[in-house]
Amino acid sequence: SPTPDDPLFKHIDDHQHEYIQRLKDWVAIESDSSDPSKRDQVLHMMQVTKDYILQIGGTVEMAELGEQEYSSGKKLPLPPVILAEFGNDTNKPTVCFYGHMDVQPAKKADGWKTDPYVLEEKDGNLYGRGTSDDKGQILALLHAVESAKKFGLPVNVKLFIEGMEEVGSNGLEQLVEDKKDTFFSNVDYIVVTDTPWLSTKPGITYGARGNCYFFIEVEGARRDLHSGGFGGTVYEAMSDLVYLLGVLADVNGKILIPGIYDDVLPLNEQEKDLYKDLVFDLKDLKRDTGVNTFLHNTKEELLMHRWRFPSLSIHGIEGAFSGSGTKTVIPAKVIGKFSIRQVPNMNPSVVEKQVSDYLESKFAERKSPNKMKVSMVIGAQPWLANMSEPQYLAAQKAVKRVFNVDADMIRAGGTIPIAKNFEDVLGKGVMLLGVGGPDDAPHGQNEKISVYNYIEGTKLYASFLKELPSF
Ligand SMILES: NCC(=O)N[C@@H](Cc1c[nH]cn1)C(=O)O
Ligand SMILES: [Zn+2]
Ligand SMILES: [Zn+2]
Repeated sequence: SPTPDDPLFKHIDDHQHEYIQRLKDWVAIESDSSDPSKRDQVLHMMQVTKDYILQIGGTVEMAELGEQEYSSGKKLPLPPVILAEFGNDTNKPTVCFYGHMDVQPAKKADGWKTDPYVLEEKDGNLYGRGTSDDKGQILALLHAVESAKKFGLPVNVKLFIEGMEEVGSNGLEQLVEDKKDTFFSNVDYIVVTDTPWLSTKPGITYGARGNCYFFIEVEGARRDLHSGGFGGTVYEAMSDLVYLLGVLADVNGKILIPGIYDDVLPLNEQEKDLYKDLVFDLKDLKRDTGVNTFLHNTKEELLMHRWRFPSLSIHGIEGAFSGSGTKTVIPAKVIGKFSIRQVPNMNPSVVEKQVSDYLESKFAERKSPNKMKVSMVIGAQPWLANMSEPQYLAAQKAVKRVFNVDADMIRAGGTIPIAKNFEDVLGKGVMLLGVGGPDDAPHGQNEKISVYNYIEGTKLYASFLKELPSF
């Protein structure tokens, strides 16, 4: 750190073992929002977060969101959203931070080297589900607030923390609307603490892709059938589904759905310039992922296809045999899952119609008697900000102060479903200021955050709070 004598930074360094222990305790809570059997863990996680915010001197309201209804008719409680506040001095600016306490699914059997819910420290890294996305980043922020408070908070801080981000932020847009004239009325800036840097150099994020997530359900029989008894005699649901999944994109990743690229914001020279100085090495990405050949060969092309062009990914098939071994079965009903990351100026409802029309026409062409249904289960909008707003300038100054480098100005290939709603509903500037590393493997096996990012990231948030009033 270039300013080791700063008492605020010293306080953070002195407490790092406690910060790591708290991350360990929080990672142990299996707050997987996609698994109905773990919903009580998500609720528990929200309570633990609330208790810690109270402990460090915040006030907290838990906003209830009601119930989540599944297509089967089953209902589950939605986790409440944390609305917290530190200070309400009308002479100070107010910044509201947003993040989430739920995580993506993880099982040791997926190929983790260690139990995903037991934090392991190894070679300067902290491994475990949620260490980077997003428990570690939220904790870096909370520790920054707790530390900065000791030296006098120069801004009012609000927190808006949810438990359903990983499945599309159910009910959150309505809550933002409901709280527009109360909780959000004095908020000047929204900062999302959930995004990785592009390299080891800190990044400030001014855009994120949206996501439209689809299910294709194909049903052929009332029960799974013996492939000896029925193979060659029935139209197989799985064959229909594999065919439909196969006509979505070509081998080069080009999406084959008519009209899908029509609304993509054209690229101009000024935008191309933004990529020139970014530090990003394809060799590092190859080493990290084990992928030898990417779809694009230059830094600019690869990043543009991560950030500013749409992409289609196939995620899985529910109901299909996926175990090891050789089950000779014809699955009766299968659900294919894929999503399209969207970019400005694409619109989820237009994408929904394009996808449904295309799949229905392809299925009709095939003349299968099976039943096929397409549904869009998440429709999150893309978001792009004006990076000359004050919160960006304060974040740049904070990066310079903690790391003594100029921040990379970057975009995210992933999605923060609520980002565009914050901007549309509240009319406030949004920024993503994350402390995740480029190789943290969020959503994947062996997710981690480095101790360096976790602790220096805490200093980054604390410095940002200090810098914000000057802009
Ligand atoms: N850390 C952000 C993140 O991972 N967000 C999810 C949100 C999402 C989008 N569609 C379903 N969930 C992401 O996958 O980008
Ligand atoms: Zn996240
Ligand atoms: Zn995530």
